[in-house]
Amino acid sequence: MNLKEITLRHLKMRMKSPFSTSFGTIQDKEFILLEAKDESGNIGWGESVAFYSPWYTEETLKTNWHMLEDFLIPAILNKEIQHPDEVSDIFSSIRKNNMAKSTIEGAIWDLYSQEKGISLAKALGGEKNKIEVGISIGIQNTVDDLLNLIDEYVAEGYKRMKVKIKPGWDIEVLREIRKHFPNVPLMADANSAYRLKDIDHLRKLDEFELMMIEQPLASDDFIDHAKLQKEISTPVCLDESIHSYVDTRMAIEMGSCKIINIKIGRIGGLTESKRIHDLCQKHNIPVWCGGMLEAGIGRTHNIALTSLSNFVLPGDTAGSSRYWERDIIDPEVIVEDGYINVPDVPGIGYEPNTETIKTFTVFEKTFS
Ligand SMILES: O=C(O)CCC(=O)C1=CC=C[C@@H](O)[C@@H]1C(=O)O
Ligand SMILES: [Mg+2]
Repeated sequence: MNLKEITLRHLKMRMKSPFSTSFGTIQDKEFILLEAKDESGNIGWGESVAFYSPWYTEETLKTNWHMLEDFLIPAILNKEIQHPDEVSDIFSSIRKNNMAKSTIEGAIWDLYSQEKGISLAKALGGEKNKIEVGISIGIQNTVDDLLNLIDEYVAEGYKRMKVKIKPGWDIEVLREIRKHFPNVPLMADANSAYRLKDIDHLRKLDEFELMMIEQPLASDDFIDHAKLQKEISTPVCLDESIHSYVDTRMAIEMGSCKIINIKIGRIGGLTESKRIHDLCQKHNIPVWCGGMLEAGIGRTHNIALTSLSNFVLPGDTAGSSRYWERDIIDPEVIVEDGYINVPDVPGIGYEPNTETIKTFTVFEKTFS
C-alpha cells in the first residue's frame, strides 16, 4: 500500500451533556479526523484523541495538526507499506507525539484490513464477536444526580460503572453509591488527583470492593504507585502513566499496578496496543480499553482492539448515543444488554458519513 493523499479535518461536535473530571469540563469536543487514500483509491480513516487543551496529556489538537502537517504526513506519503507494523519504523526519527502518530497508523490499519478482505478486529488478532461495555460518568453537581445516572445506566445494561473522584468528592460519594448499589461492578478514576501522602485516605477505598482505582497518583510516578499498591487491596490501574511497551514493562516489574488501561492514541497506535496486550497477558495482568470521548471512527478502532482475548474487563467504549445527537458513522455504535457486536466485514465495519462529517468540519486541508 502507498498513501497518495491525506485530508485533515478539524471537527467540532457538541456533547449531549458536559463531561467533568478533576481537571475541568468538556462540552464541545474538538478533534482531528484523518482520511487517507491509497494508490487504488481505497480510503482509511483515523481519529486523533488529543483534546483541545493539554489537561489529560501534553498533546493537543494543534500540536497534533502541526506534527501531522509538518512531519508525519511528509514522512508517510508515497512510502511503500506492506504491513501497519512498519509505521513505527517510518516514524522512528520523530519523538513521542503518540496521539498524532496513532491518527495515521489507525487509518493504515483500516486500509490494510480492507486490502486483506478481513475485519479490523481479525487483522489485529481479535477473537471475540461481542465486547462487554462499561460506562464512565463524570463528576456531577450532587450525589443524587450521580445516583440517578447510575440507576439509568444499570437499567440500560452497562456492565460496570466508572466514577470520577477527587479530594472532597470520593469516600462519602462511594459510600452513598454502595448503599444504593451494593453489588454493581464499580471503579473510580482519580486522574492523578492524589499523592502518596494521602495513603491513609486512599486505604479507605478498600471497604467498597472496587474493581480498581484508576491513576490515583502522578502520571510519571511508577515508584509511588508501587508503594501504594503494596498498602491497599484495591487493584491499582494505570492510565496516564502508560505511553509504551517499555512503560508497561516497568509498571509490571515494579508492581506499580495490577491492571492496565490501554488507550490506542496515548500509546501511539494499534500495533503498540497489541504488543502491550500480549505482554500483559503473559504476566496475567488484565487490560481494558479506555475511552477518550471519541466520535465514531475512534470508537470503531476501540471496538476492534477490545476483541483481543486479554481485554477481560469492560471498557469505556459506550454507544454513540451516550455522547452525540448524531455520530459521524453509519450505523451508529449500539449497545445492547451491555454488549457491542464486533463487525465481521472488511475494515472497520461502519461507514463514515461524509455529509455529517461536513457539517461538523471547521477547517480542512488536503496533502498529496
Ligand atoms: O467515555 C469515555 O470515552 C471515557 C471518558 C473518560 O473516562 C476519560 C476521558 C478522557 C480523559 C479522562 O477524563 C478519562 C479517563 O481518564 O479515562
Ligand atoms: Mg482514566
